[in-house]
Amino acid sequence: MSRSYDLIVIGAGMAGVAAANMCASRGWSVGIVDALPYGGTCALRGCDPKKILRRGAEIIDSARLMRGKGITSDGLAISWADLMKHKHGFTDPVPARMEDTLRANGVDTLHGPARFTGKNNLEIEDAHHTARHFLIATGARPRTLGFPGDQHLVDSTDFLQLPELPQRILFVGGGFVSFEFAHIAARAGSAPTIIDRGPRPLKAFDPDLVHLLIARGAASGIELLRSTTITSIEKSEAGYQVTVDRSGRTETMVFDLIVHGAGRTPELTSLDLDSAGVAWDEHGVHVAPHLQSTTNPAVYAAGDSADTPGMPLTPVAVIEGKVAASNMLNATTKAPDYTGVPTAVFTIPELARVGMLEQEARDQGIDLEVRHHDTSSWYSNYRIGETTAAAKILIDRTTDRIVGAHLLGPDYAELINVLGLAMKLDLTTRQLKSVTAAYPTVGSDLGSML
Ligand SMILES: Cc1cc2nc3c(=O)[nH]c(=O)nc-3n(C[C@H](O)[C@H](O)[C@H](O)COP(=O)(O)OP(=O)(O)OC[C@H]3O[C@@H](n4cnc5c(N)ncnc54)[C@H](O)[C@@H]3O)c2cc1C
Ligand SMILES: NC(=O)c1ccc[n+]([C@@H]2O[C@H](COP(=O)([O-])OP(=O)(O)OC[C@H]3O[C@@H](n4cnc5c(N)ncnc54)[C@H](O)[C@@H]3O)[C@@H](O)[C@H]2O)c1
Repeated sequence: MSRSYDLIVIGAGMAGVAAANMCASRGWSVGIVDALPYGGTCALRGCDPKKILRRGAEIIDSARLMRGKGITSDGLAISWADLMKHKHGFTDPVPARMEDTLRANGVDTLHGPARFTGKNNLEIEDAHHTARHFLIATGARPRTLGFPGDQHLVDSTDFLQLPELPQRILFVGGGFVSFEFAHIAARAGSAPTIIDRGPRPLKAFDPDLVHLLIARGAASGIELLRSTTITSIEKSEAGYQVTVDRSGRTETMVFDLIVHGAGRTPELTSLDLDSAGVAWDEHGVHVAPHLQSTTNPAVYAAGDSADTPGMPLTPVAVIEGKVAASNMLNATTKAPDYTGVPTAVFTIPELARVGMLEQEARDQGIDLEVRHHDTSSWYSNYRIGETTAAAKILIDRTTDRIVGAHLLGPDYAELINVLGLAMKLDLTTRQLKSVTAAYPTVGSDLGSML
């Protein structure tokens, strides 16, 4: 059946669903389509299932930290199959629940791969729809690495579905995916290795804190090889034989599983964007700051598939989905405000950031005061036996405002939200320090960090 809509959203992930619900609530006729079950990457193949698996790893690690301090952790282990069942208990109901909510809000839920056939025309399987507006919210996929044997790589989606965890695991790429998964795998009894092509992994994070995290990971059994690029994989009797270029030398190693953690690229190739006159490249759909296509005014883009200053993260996808919807509804040109959007790598302990890196702040000529503390001996960390924790808060001396904050420690991904809030509301550090936290909580460490 073919229909004419005010808006068709392509992609039922965080960005798409936020926009579809908002436009339907204002009386627009809205269709949303996905080629996969509804929910997108975050709920089904990313943030949420990943952090459920991490819970098992947290418990193992917490018990180990308390060895000799009243806890006997011998024999404590993760049952991977049971942990997976726990994960499915959350992920399995998501698609039906999400579709039910959309339909209850008046949104038509469509299925199948979507493809443009004109500036206002979209084909979904055999149905041809037209719309006044489109939102491209198709997310991202692992980028093609293109070396001999790359078909043997599994991606993050495969990893989160593994029926069992093998012993020798190689993670290709020293970014979010590899670090988070390696920290889970190490506590589940595997021996993970991460390779990164550059000298510095986790480049989006504070180098001093990354250095501490790498040492903590090494103590938990995670090997990191820097300046190492994978060049081929061959299947052999002993496992997958991996050849790497390590600072100019060729080396081979054998693994049971090789996981792609070497970056993601917008999912746009199957959309036939040229038929709609939509400009795009490997960074995403080309959009103006208010998220409208630079070449087809009927089209907007949001989330991982849009080329915007926002990082490819869930909160950014939600902000952009809502801003795109608001601009379509009201014919406005408001740009998203990314101020104070934090990010965290859910390693153990977790590494978090909001605002600028120290080097970025120095490059901008900000009169910077760096409040840098080793917090490993502070009460909150002593209590749980954590040995690695630090905070680095960057303050503009002339305004007393936080321009960046970097934290490594247990529960610090919660604490970074408070620093993000302070940045968003333009609070001075003096105002932030005037807030009283319940004691003893991790939040009550914030005053001393400042
Ligand atoms: C392993 C992993 C862990 C992550 N963890 C975190 C985290 O802890 N915190 C965080 O903030 N971010 C995390 N992210 C990033 C986060 O998941 C993404 O930034 C976010 O989900 C992007 O949302 P989106 O709406 O732009 O796209 P998506 O959620 O990816 O949704 C896009 C949808 O479009 C559909 N689609 C694509 N092409 C078509 C087509 N042609 N026709 C129809 N449908 C189509 C897809 O099937 C998909 O459902 C993680 C990512 C991964 C991979
Ligand atoms: N906690 C979170 O918020 C979270 C978790 C997972 C993923 N994500 C999102 O997903 C995106 C993709 O994550 P990712 O970890 O795949 O990518 P990433 O961009 O975080 O890291 C990729 C790393 O791989 C390295 N690399 C690239 N090609 C390589 C090669 N051939 N050999 C060796 N190293 C190579 C890069 O130098 C880089 O350090 C992230 O940018 C992030 O936005 C977020």
